[in-house]
Amino acid sequence: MAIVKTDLCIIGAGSGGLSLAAGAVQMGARVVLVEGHKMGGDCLNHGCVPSKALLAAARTAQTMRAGGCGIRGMAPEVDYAAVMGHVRHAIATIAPHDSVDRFEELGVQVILGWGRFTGPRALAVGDDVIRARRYVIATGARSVVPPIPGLGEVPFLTNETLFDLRNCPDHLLIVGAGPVGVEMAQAHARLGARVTLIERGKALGREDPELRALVLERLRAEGVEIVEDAQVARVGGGEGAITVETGRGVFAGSHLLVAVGRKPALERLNLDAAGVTMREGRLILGPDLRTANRRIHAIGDAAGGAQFTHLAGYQAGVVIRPILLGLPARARVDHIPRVTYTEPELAQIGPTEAEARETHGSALSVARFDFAGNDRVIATGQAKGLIKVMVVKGRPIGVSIAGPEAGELIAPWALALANGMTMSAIAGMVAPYPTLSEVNKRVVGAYFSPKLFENPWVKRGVRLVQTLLP
Ligand SMILES: Cc1cc2nc3c(=O)[nH]c(=O)nc-3n(C[C@H](O)[C@H](O)[C@H](O)COP(=O)(O)OP(=O)(O)OC[C@H]3O[C@@H](n4cnc5c(N)ncnc54)[C@H](O)[C@@H]3O)c2cc1C
Ligand SMILES: NC(=O)c1ccc[n+]([C@@H]2O[C@H](COP(=O)([O-])OP(=O)(O)OC[C@H]3O[C@@H](n4cnc5c(N)ncnc54)[C@H](O)[C@@H]3O)[C@@H](O)[C@H]2O)c1
Repeated sequence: MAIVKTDLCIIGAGSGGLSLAAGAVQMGARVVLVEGHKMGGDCLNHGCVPSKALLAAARTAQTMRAGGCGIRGMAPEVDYAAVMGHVRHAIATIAPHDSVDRFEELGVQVILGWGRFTGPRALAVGDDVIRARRYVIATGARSVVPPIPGLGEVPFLTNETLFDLRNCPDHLLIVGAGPVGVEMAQAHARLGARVTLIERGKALGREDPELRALVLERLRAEGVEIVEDAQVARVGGGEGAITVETGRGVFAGSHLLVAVGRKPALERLNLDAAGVTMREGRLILGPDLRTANRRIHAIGDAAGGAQFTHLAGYQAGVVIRPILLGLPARARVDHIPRVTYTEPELAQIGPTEAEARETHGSALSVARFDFAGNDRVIATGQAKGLIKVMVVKGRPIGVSIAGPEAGELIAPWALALANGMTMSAIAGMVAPYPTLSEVNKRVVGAYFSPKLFENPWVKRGVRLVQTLLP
């Protein structure tokens, strides 16, 4: 048995753990990084990277099929195995960046194996025991398998197995219409599968209803059958012929993808031994992401909040302050954007209109701009879109965008919200013409227009100045 002494032990080499390890070692700390499965975690191996690579292939197929701008569409020849080859290539291209070699070169000690606390200051990994001044739980999340009768007896896919397929499903049934469900529904419909999306509530139910409608309208137009308010009662059948019984009918398909959420992966950690407390399967954390054991922090999906790679990276930056420098820290969530990468994309930061109305009532004003008024959208024959900005006391507090490149368009708002910028400051930005970015400028214009153009005092002032000017 080897005893490894270190300043910081990070458990989990996914988006959060890797960011923290790279930052901490380069700032001079001794860092041990423990990984039980694949370096890069969920995002690289079963999440963001494969899903976005698959969506890119699907978009290529759809662009060929749809044509436009005077070009006649044509049926694409989809080679699903080759598409999955593209997915594997994307993973393999990024993998060296997250590899053991790269992190060892940076000076991190990487230990491969599952970590398990044996005491408040001891983590066992195989035959090694790591005694660290501080630990960070960055163990990510695992797919939820809901207790649906019959599910245990049929073959089903999750995001952890979907990208291993080599033949396109004839008819993909998807249970759960969150980001995983809708992204994979559109990807597979575009690649030639029949797709039925079954959701117990509303598809993309967390999102603004107007924007959600734009995405769902497009999915339906591309052939995705969306069944909402459909509680799944039972799953039956077998390999290649699966049935899902719901209150809204029975649906039959060749494959089943279960996408009903992911829960923090904490089971292997033996947290009782570490004195870390939990409530309903989630860690109890302070505002600085510290657990009940003051030597242990948690970041990323394991921390139990929203699940995004950029959030895990941000939280790594938060905990590095108390861990390395002994400084106070506080994790924010109000400036974290989220994007669903369908076409059109749906991006959100801060509260939606309904959420903001509930908190701010009549103090809230909402500025809107329809993408139909953007010259670049018209010139390129792109799809519909809408941006809404929620403003309180002259500052944006939330932004919702559905439309082409919504994920790129939300970036300046992330800057604005992170820094508490005013609408006037954003109005000072000059966007190049003709770009989609002008929608950001135009929505600010929509906010100021009534104040400027419908204000009798402004008109009176201008008339007075005109009489005085030589
Ligand atoms: C299909 C899909 C698509 C997604 N797309 C996006 C997207 O487009 N954009 C976005 O921002 N987010 C996306 N996400 C979410 C994103 O993947 C996660 O939020 C992100 O990976 C979380 O990073 P993490 O470091 O917390 O956990 P992970 O990346 O999951 O890393 C955790 C690591 O810890 C290891 N581990 C667990 N337990 C132990 C243990 N006891 N000992 C040692 N190692 C352990 C695991 O093996 C894993 O490698 C997507 C998720 C899915 C499922
Ligand atoms: N683009 C992105 O950033 C991206 C992409 C994919 C996943 N993610 C993240 O990964 C996590 C997992 O995503 P997800 O879509 O699996 O989870 P989710 O929790 O976001 O959505 C799950 C959906 O399944 C529904 N559901 C739950 N149980 C059901 C049942 N028994 N029958 C029918 N429907 C049911 C829920 O109502 C919900 O709409 C999320 O936190 C998400 O933010 C992010």
